[in-house]
Amino acid sequence: MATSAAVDIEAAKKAAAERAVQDHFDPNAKYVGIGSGTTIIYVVDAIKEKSTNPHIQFVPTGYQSRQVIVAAGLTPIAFDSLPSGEVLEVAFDGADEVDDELNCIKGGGACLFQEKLVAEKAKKFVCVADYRKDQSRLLTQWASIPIEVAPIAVHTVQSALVALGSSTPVVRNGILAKSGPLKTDQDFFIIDAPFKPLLTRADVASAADGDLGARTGKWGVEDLAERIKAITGVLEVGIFCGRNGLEAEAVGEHGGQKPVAVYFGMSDGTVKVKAATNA
Ligand SMILES: O=C[C@H](O)[C@H](O)[C@H](O)COP(=O)(O)O
Repeated sequence: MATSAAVDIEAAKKAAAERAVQDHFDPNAKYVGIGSGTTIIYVVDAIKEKSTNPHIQFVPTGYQSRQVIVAAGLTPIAFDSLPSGEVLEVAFDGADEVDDELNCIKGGGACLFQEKLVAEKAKKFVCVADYRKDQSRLLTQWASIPIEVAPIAVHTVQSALVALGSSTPVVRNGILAKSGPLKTDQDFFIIDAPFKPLLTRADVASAADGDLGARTGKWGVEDLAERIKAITGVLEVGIFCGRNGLEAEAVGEHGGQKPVAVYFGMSDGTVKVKAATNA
């Protein structure tokens, strides 16, 4: 039987999903991105509730996400079938942890690579989560950064992560009958790499000597994401940072991976919104 805390968490996810859809889903949209995880199921339910438009096509971020779209009776379209030049009106997704600058950790469910592709293709990326994910710094409650890695490179990537200061980067195992490492939708492995809590841009900017990272052994979010991505064998890193879609659009580009808003369902039934100033 589900405990009352577990029931509260599900209610929180649902409340956040309903608010996010109310605020950001346009029933006249052509293309909408749908992320992965447990919270996105409530987003799809809320979209289904609100939309009678059979022409919207939903872009999944992997196998599970596509199943959720199909089960709801909505129409999926593969990311690589999107007509050239088309962008997504909005993409919704879950998050494992979100800081005060809307940087996110994602990949707790092993789906970060396609999630990042879809987020970057959207005018607006919107995240939905429960109150446990709302922290001022990344790696406060969430223990490690998920990193998608080519199986052949797993040991060299682990060594490179240790050199960057990760204490014990581990290859994530499958939890089902088949033993051995978990495989992603790309047939890659996931390494979960713990680091000390990450510094926001504001932390880095406010360091008097400009050398906060070296003194504290802590990395800035963007610096660490860049260093990990540069390791040969890394397909993608589960830190979503940099600019958001609206900031990219303002300079005539696409490619923001940070959400414009994150909706957190709280334990008291309310919904807290952390939004970018340009949202
Ligand atoms: O790999 C999984 C994704 O990044 C999920 O969106 C993330 O882990 C949040 O999942 P949930 O909604 O189940 O907390």
